[in-house]
Amino acid sequence: MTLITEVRLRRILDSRGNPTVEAEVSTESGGFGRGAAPSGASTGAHEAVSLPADEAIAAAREHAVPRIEGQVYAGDQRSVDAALRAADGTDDFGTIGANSAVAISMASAKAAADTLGAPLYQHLGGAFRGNTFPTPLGNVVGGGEHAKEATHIQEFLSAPVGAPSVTDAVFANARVHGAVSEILDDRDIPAAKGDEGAWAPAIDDEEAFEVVAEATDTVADEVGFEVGFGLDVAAAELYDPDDGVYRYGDVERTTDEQVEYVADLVDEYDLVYVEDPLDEEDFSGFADLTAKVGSETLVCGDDLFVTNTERLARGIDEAAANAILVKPNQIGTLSDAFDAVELGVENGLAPVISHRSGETEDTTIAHLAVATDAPFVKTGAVGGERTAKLNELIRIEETA
Ligand SMILES: O=C(O)[C@@H](CO)OP(=O)(O)O
Ligand SMILES: [Mg+2]
Repeated sequence: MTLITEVRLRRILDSRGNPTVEAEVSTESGGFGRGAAPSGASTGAHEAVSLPADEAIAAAREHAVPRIEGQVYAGDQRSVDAALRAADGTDDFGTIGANSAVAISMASAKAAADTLGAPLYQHLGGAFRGNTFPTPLGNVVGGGEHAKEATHIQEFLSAPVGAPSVTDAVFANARVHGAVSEILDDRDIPAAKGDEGAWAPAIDDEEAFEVVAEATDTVADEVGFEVGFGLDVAAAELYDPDDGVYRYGDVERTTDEQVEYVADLVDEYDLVYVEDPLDEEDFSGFADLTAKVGSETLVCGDDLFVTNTERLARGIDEAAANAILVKPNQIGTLSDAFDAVELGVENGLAPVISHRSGETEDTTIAHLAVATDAPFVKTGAVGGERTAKLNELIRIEETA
């Protein structure tokens, strides 16, 4: 193993044009790794804290860097991440910021892989990983917090579950994105793109279902394998806790009606995946829906679990979901993200590795998905910060 000799931090741009934290880690034996923090727009209330980039950098330089440089071995990821936690001293990275923490954590892992001369997925997952690949969930239509005046449901996700390879799946999702554009064009519906590159037309959710179902059917016929779709409802953004209702514009749904509504959508459209169908505090609403449709589809907790093993343990006790979204920046380190994957898998939950709406060219999550044998990865369909990860999956598949 090789000692970390230097940690450098700087502000770079994310895909929304906001400043974010980039870390570079060098090791004694000449290894080098670079990592950058993404950022959410529809963040969960229980996520680790992201500080403004300059504050996060200043705090990490003061508290964390001296505990790592010359002190910790790059290949010993648990020690790197423990040093970050000890330097921070809070449960939610309130001192150095989860953005500084995750950037350093990812950069250290890459420096270790570089030192070993191994691909990151192999360093993280072991010598025998690289034989199974995740199905990419590609955001093709969206609204919510990612685009104003568009759909209430945040993400309509193309899911090429029948693809023979990750490469075929990546191209199928891009093709669905293109087919959506053609269908919108035929209907004379103009559409800009939201934060993740999905089309953000000013249509109601019902019409979006029609458009996405038509696009996935068309592409399935073209490519000759099954292309389904799923959703990220991001229901916490629709829920009004004072009135106890979900608001879709003028339409209001009680919790029971929301459960029925989503269960009906699963049946009608054969949805393969439903993320955050209920509010982030509603473990029992999640459990009701999972009891109804959990044998047909994945019910995934994002804002519900925030990649946090304590919240996941509660979800497991209450049978709240059968999948967990894993976003390293929600919890702050790769070790914590791995713990969430492992606890989920031990208890029969499918891990889904995910990007954020604000992203960079960092490709760590592509490697994390292969390293953890995750059945799905959610990282968009088009756009440079999204294709950075998708193209990395193509490269990994070719060389693994
Ligand atoms: O809700 C989500 O799953 C994510 C990513 O798609 O969005 P954000 O990063 O804005 O939380
Ligand atoms: Mg989500």
